[in-house]
Amino acid sequence: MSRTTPQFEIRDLNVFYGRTQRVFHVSVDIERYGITAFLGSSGSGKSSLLRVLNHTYDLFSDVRIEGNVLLDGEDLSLYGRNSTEIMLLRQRVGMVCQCPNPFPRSIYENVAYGLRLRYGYRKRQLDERVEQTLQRVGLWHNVKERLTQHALHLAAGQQQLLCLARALALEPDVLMLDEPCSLLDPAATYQIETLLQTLGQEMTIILTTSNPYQARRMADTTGVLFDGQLVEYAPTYCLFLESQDVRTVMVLGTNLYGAERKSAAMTELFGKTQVPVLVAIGEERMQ
Ligand SMILES: Nc1ncnc2c1ncn2[C@@H]1O[C@H](COP(=O)(O)OP(=O)(O)OP(=O)(O)O)[C@@H](O)[C@H]1O
Repeated sequence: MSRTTPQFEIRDLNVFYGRTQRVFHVSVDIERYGITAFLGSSGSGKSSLLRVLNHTYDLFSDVRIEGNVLLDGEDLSLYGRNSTEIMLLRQRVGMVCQCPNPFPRSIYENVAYGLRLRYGYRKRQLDERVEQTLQRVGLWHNVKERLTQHALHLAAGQQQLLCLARALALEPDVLMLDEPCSLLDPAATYQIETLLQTLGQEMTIILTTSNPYQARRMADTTGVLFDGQLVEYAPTYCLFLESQDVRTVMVLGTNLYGAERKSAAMTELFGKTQVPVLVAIGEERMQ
């Protein structure tokens, strides 16, 4: 693998649930380091795409994948279901979900569990690594006096930081986050976004979001998903400066693009100028 090999190479990826295709012919390279965002409205295929990158689609019985995904040049389709390679893959490619989901155990145990399993650390090493990891995500100060408390007693934003710590403890090469801030308040969102910007300097971050403002704030590169198709993939500043595709204008919304341009995009896509109610509500919600 050369230093210039992309982190991920996705080639003509199709995802089917039963007989229904939901992701269509996605081909893209995801570069090493920095933040790549996949932006799209609900149901556009963001989670389906992420689940292919660390083989968590295996957990669903009716999913079928076509195409190839290479991580550091290695084809993931060669990995068998529930194989050791897949266990290792999920450590190399950590994942944080939309809904904070700490283990129903103590704050300490949420970070220590993976460390114990992966490295076989004893108590003193574990204590050190748990502290380092909680420091890294900015939680240590808040939780150091209550490490044995149940993780679900933490506030939602703190739970999400704990999930980040749990993934980071295993020293992944890639961290994927599926709409990590969509259920959080602005203060918690700010804390997580700031942390991700720091982490992006030392690892590859892949983020999904339905919020164009978040993609613009955070991402070096942004891909726009629309009905399971990757309609654009470009440096974020280019995408927001001058999009090449009317579907992107739809996803980015009137606040970023101007009502006139969006209205023209609507007409081109749907043959009418009326903005669907849900699109308008979505824009109110996005900050
Ligand atoms: N396990 C599944 N079985 C059947 N259909 C599924 C499954 N998972 C997702 N889908 C369908 O695939 C499409 C894409 O869903 P996906 O969750 O990837 O989109 P998304 O952009 O992440 O949406 P959201 O932001 O709402 O999570 C949707 O129509 C969804 O209903």
